Amino acid sequence: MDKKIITVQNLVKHYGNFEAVKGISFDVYEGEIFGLLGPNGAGKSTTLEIIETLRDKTSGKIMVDGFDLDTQPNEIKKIIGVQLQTSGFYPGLNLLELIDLFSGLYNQKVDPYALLDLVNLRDKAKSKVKQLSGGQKQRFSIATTLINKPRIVFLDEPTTGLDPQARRNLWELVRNIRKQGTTVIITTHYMDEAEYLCDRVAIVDSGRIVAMASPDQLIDELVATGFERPKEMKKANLEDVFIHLTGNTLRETQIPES
Ligand SMILES: Nc1ncnc2c1ncn2[C@@H]1O[C@H](COP(=O)(O)OP(=O)(O)OP(=O)(O)O)[C@@H](O)[C@H]1O
Repeated sequence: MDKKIITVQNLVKHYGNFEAVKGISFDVYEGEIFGLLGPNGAGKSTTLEIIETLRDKTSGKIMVDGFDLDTQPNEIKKIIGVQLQTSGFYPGLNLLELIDLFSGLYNQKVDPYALLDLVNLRDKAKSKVKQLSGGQKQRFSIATTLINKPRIVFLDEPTTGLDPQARRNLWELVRNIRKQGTTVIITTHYMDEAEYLCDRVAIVDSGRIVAMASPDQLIDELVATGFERPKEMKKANLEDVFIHLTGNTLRETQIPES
């Protein structure tokens, strides 16, 4: 895991007079799950959208798999998968028809059922997006990022609003995607998620990277400063109670068409 697939050097983004991204640099290695963490407004989505070629940068240099963002954005578009908001999907089409539409747009042949199997949605093939639960919608939107067989997938807060079962199910999906050799960049506000999924994380605050390493390394560094949690942790937390009582099975009753 030592080939750099993304390099970001001195990225700056101004919105008018406001400097949202203040000269950040990082590398992402091929095959890793890389997390961008940070409070609201830190500049994570701005950074992702610039790399995804969806937003202009003010300055800085970005290379994606050997392609320069300034001169070869179309080459970059071909090798990345970007998660779209499910609200943007054509409401009249079912999942099979949407996959068909996207594969036509990308000029790719895909086996729609194999794709739906990957995200555990085969039985919803004929459903429309509005008939899916929140977790199913997220899984479907991740499936659509895979249609062009991307080398890198970008996931912006993929588990926000999901229940604990659906979050854990999505974590396994992200791990599966990586297992197939795809590099994953993810933003999240959930530290347990970052700890579970990410090989490395960059913590962004007010447009700057304030730390970057593996979650383990960052925790060890903090502990080495003498930091201790203020109170003894119990052996379980409320999420453990919740999962213990309600199990790991997905709760996904189909929402009837209105
Ligand atoms: N189009 C825009 N015009 C002006 N300011 C913007 C625009 N987009 C984002 N910003 C500002 O830039 C800063 C960074 O926003 P960004 O969405 O990148 O943060 P984020 O880290 O993704 O936050 P969140 O966790 O809330 O999604 C914020 O202060 C935001 O208000």
